[in-house]
Amino acid sequence: MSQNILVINSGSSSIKFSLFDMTSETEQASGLAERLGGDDASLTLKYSGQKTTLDLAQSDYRSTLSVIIDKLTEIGLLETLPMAIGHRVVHGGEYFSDPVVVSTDVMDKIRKVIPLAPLHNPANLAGMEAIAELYPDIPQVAVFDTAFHQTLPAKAFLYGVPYELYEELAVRRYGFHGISHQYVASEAARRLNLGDQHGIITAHLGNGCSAAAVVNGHSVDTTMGLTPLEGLVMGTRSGDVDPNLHQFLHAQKGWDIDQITNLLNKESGMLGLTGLSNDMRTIEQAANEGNERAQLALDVFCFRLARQIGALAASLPQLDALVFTGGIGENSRTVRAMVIDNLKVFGLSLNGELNADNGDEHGVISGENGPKVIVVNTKEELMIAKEALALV
Ligand SMILES: Nc1ncnc2c1ncn2[C@@H]1O[C@H](COP(=O)(O)OP(=O)(O)O)[C@@H](O)[C@H]1O
Ligand SMILES: CC(=O)OP(=O)(O)O
Ligand SMILES: [Mg+2]
Repeated sequence: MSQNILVINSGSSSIKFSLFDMTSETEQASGLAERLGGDDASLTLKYSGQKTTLDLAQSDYRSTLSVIIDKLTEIGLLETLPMAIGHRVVHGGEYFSDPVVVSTDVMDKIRKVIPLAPLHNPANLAGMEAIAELYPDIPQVAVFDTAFHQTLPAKAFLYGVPYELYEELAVRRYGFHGISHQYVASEAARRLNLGDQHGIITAHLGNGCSAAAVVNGHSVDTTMGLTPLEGLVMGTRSGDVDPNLHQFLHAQKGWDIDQITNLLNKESGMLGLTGLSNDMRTIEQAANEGNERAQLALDVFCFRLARQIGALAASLPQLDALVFTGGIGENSRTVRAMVIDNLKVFGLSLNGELNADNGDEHGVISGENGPKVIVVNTKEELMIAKEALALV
């Protein structure tokens, strides 16, 4: 039987996928369909050292998944069908603290929490439905971004609002990027020989950004909340703002809830601050060329992250290590240096040479004394494949 597992990571306007051969845990193909729903949607496919891009004439979810499957078939990778399909599901509410095999009951629960992740969960469900129709016999497994954070104590997950809102509507902090935080924390503990008793802070910095406090392998606090908007400044998301901002903008500008929600999710963060881009590479380049707004945005991004790391430290018995991961955390020496520069109070420091060395095999980048700082490449897709393998 095939030991192949297809992993699907559906975003609000993109589908990322990876096909793994789990006998050797190697990625046979991967790809990204982006700008879905628009008229310039495209699909990039990578396999055996090649990279091809094609335009997608029909860019709805189902057609895109069919194209992905056709392409994988065309290059001979689906001659034996995958033994399972793993999905990253962003919001599992309070229903899921572990991965599960997808059933109608599981899909109903994912549907129930759509109001908490209106951009992400419908896409996750559409993916499951499309696969169930195309391949009714292949088991599907859902792996939740929220699951790892289900160990948060009540003092960390409750908001200071009437308790009835938690009882009636499950208004609380959930946290996201759990697959990544869990993996990089365990990798850091292993590589640094931290033993069973340890305190780690993980910073996942991609398009969405969040940080987490992890004690002995369990998440005890994290920066994202009810939705993936809370916490750090991100590519297009504001992160924390005064909750009265809604009222203020409504009164001053006449904007309604939907407009303000859109502003905070899609037009804020680094894009809003720079007026230029949400892409950290573009922003760093502009700052290097003297663009002051780009430099200011970098200052805000790094200071706010450092400030949140300070807050997360309140949950740790001791700080053994700080982990950087995600596209920015793994690649931006500038961001890492600026963040650590704001954290001297914890005794954190960098070895400039190690920080500047952006080789593929990342590792410890800290100076001689104080807590370790380590860069770990995240492997969300492989982790999803492993969970799927374990369940089928
Ligand atoms: N060499 C680099 N220097 C700075 N930022 C980088 C570099 N490479 C990638 N990034 C940034 O990583 C971010 C994307 O992170 P990624 O983890 O791939 O995103 P996603 O959340 O979509 O998975 C972008 O802001 C991108 O600019
Ligand atoms: C939950 C979340 O923010 O996901 P992403 O980083 O993929 O947008
Ligand atoms: Mg990523």
